[in-house]
Amino acid sequence: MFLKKVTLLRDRIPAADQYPFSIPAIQALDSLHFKKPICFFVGENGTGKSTLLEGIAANIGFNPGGGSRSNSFDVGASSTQLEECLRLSWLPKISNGFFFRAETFYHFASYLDKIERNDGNNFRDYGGKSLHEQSHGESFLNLFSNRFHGKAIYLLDEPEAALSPARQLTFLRVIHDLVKQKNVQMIIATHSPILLGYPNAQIYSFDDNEIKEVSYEMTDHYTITKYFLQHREKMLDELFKEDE
Ligand SMILES: Nc1ncnc2c1ncn2[C@@H]1O[C@H](COP(=O)(O)OP(=O)(O)OP(=O)(O)O)[C@@H](O)[C@H]1O
Repeated sequence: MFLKKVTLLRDRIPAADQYPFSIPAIQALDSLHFKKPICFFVGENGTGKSTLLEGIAANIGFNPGGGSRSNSFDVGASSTQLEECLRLSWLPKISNGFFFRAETFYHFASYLDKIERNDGNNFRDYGGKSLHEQSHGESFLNLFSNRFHGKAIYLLDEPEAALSPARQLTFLRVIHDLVKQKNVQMIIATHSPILLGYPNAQIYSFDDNEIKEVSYEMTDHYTITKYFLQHREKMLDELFKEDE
C-alpha cells in the first residue's frame, strides 16, 4: 500500500459547473481513503470512474493517455484540470507503475511498436512480440503478466474489456500473485462481476451521485448478473414484454 488518500482541493476548482467538476460524484467528493492493496471503482456508465482514475494517474505523473511515467503519446486525455485539484497522500511515495486504459490500448500498442523499433528491446515486457501481433485478450494478459512487477502502483481502466471469463480468472491469479509479494497497489475501474469478486478488496461505488464504500454483494454487477443467471427466462420475458 502506497497511496493512502486522494483529496479534492475545492479552492482550486476553476469552474464547478463544467466537466470534470460538474460530474455529480466528483462534486460530492471530499476525500477517498485507500485501505486495501486492491480497490475497485464501480458504478453505472458515465458516473465518473474513468475521469477520476485519469486525474489520479496524471497527478502521479503517468501519461494520461495510458502507460507509465516514461511513456508519452497523446490521445486527447482531458484530466489536466482535475489533476491540478487533487492532493495525493502517500506512505511511502512511489512513482513506479502503469496506467492501463482499455480504450486507448491500440494507441499504446502503436506507440510501443515505434519505440521498440528504435531501442530493440524485443517487447520483453509484453510477451515477446508486438501487442498488435497478439489477439486483443492475449495482449492485455501478456501486459499484465510480464509488465507488472516490482514495487508499483497500477491504475487500470476496464482491464476485463478483452478478457474471456476464463482469462479474467487468470487475471485474478496475476493480481493475487502480485498482492502476495506485498509491494503492489491497484485501483481498478471495472464492470466485471468476476474481477470484483477478488477477496478482501475495497469497493468504491460511484452510483447515486456520490462515491461510497460498498460490499461486493451490494453492487448491481453482482445482483443483476446473479439474478440473470438464476432467472434468465423470467428476466428476458420481463425485458421483452410489449407495452400495452
Ligand atoms: N472530455 C469530456 N468532456 C466533457 N464531458 C466528458 C468528457 N469525458 C467524459 N465526459 C462526461 O463525464 C461523465 C463521466 O465520464 P467517465 O468516462 O468518467 O464515466 P465512467 O464512469 O468511466 O463511465 P463508463 O463506465 O461508461 O466507462 C460522463 O457523463 C461523460 O459523458
